[in-house]
Amino acid sequence: MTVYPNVTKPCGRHVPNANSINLKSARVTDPKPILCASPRKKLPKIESVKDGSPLVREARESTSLDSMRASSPARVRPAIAATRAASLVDEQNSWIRRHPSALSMFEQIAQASLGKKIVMFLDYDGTLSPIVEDPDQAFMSTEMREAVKDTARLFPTAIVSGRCRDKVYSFVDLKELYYAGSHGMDIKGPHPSSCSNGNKNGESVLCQPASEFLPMIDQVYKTLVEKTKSIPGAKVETNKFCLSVHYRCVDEKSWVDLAEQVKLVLSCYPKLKLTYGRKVLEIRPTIEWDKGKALEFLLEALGFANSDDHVLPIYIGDDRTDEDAFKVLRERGQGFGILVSKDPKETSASYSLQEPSEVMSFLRRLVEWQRLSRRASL
Ligand SMILES: O=P(O)(O)OC[C@H]1O[C@H](O[C@H]2O[C@H](CO)[C@@H](O)[C@H](O)[C@H]2O)[C@H](O)[C@@H](O)[C@@H]1O
Repeated sequence: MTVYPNVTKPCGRHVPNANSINLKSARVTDPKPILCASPRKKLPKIESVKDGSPLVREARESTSLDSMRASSPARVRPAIAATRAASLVDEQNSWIRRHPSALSMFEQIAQASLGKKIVMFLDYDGTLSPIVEDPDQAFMSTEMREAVKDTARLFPTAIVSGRCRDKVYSFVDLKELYYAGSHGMDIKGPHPSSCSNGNKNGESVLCQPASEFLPMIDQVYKTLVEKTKSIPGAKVETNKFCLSVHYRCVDEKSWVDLAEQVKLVLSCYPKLKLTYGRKVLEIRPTIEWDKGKALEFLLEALGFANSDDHVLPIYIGDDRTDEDAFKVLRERGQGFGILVSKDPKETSASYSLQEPSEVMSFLRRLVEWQRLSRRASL
């Protein structure tokens, strides 16, 4: 019985058993869309949707808009700006007390890692690279690459991204890392010969729990490109096992129309779901797999299956999709989640960093601290 496609032995350790990490729900038997409407047929205009009465449409629009706006701070009108400013400062202070800066708490984090193996998980966009208008131009700096490279020399390090694995690899360009693309649905380890942190003798890791969705994702990609081409600024990006529909460059007046087009296409694919990221609508298979599951898979692949193992996972990310990983760390009572954000946000992370430049400072400090403590113990 094939339970789990493409899982091979992990680097230097035991084989992670797909069943033991609850992959049963990741099995998909029917990758085809159900026949509610042929995705190739011309879809009805939004006005002709069955429940398109003004009230229903208004409720639907506000839901889409609220979710779409939630990825950017709301505008404040001048008349209420002063009162709002005061309460925003209060809110900010109270949030930072609950999620202190990982830089100001560095000593505590370093102390907690004593006698443990740090495993580093890094999101890409908004964490290692600044958010920019064109997703194809989201490059990380040479200094950041150096900081990540130094980190990976000392600790097993994984990039966990919503992007296609090949794409994020082309941006990061470090062969010694683990890469989990498509929100963790496409995991590959470094070739054993390039592991500089103790994983030299095994085989490489590979995990693709959504491979049966590929034909469906491809079909939906083509349909969405067609359906959104009349909305200026909209951009559909394929991330192999999932899709992104970007609206960062779309006039706000057209956001609802764009969301409706996407939802209409998805109504024919109940095995796909829609989630919201930073000015992006994300389309993903409904399997129970996310960045949190990817983190658990990688910990197991590295030989740290149990929460009482001597491991300290640190996960740094800026997006809602990173919350799944923060939650896993909280539930395991292990390691720390660090949210990259300037604004207070609902989060399961323990600490915060304001922006990618602070992520770089944190990584550098960790590397420096580890080198000093290794030298001191010689
Ligand atoms: O998990 P991540 O590595 O954070 O990837 C999430 C999405 O990141 C990219 O989009 C985001 O960054 C773009 C470039 O800065 C920006 O233009 C866009 O508005 C952001 O949502 C990527 O393009 C998406 O495919 C990823 O899903």
